[in-house]
Amino acid sequence: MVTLRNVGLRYGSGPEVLRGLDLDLAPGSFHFLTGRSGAGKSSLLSLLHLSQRPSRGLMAMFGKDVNEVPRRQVPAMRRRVGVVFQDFRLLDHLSAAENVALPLRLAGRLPAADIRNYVAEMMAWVGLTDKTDARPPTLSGGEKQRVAIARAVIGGPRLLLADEPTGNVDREMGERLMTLFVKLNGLGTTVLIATHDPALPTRFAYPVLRLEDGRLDADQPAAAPA
Ligand SMILES: Nc1ncnc2c1ncn2[C@@H]1O[C@H](COP(=O)(O)OP(=O)(O)OP(=O)(O)O)[C@@H](O)[C@H]1O
Repeated sequence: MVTLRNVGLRYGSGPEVLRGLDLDLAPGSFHFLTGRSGAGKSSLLSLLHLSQRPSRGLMAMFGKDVNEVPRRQVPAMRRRVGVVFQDFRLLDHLSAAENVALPLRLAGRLPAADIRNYVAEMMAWVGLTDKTDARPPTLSGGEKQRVAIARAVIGGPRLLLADEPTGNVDREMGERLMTLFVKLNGLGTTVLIATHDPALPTRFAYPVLRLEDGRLDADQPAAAPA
């Protein structure tokens, strides 16, 4: 699904923020990504979301070397990736439900009535049925986060990247959102979750990738998920 070999990333002419990363994410795998603030977690996710290209090394996704993918094909590749950004990146002029519906609208494969049903189901799952028509600026941080998560998962992405997806919600909602990721993973989606929360890898026994000063250090895979 994802292969990195000796990948480095620098912003402009700055220092390398990711250095010599080797990583394999097998199809259907589930990993946590941890590391101190500034270690490079968001930068690694931005590489995997094709928002940045490696400054060096080899990066392959979905069996293709990303350096050889023409720019015009990047949006189609990106549509297979669901992403929850740390700063949510919702569209403020659309309602919560319209934000969630976006990936299905862009894919253009489903009739409007089906999209409405899926969106309603997803809004209920993340506990936001009463916020369907609300615009993002009127939502709390945790509510925005849940809209962002619903939008990331609704299209059944092949790869889900989530940056601190439980950072703004209480423990109970955090568990519920994790259950959503686990279910999605059960349907075949490869999942990578960046988190500061030490409780998550303890509660959900998936392997942990640790970033330290731009370098990756993988724990032994856990025996079995919770
Ligand atoms: N757009 C950018 N331009 C220049 N430097 C950047 C940019 N984005 C991140 N960096 C730098 O890259 C390094 C890694 O940042 P990154 O956001 O990837 O870390 P992180 O592990 O996600 O941190 P946090 O847990 O605080 O979100 C930091 O030194 C940061 O200052």
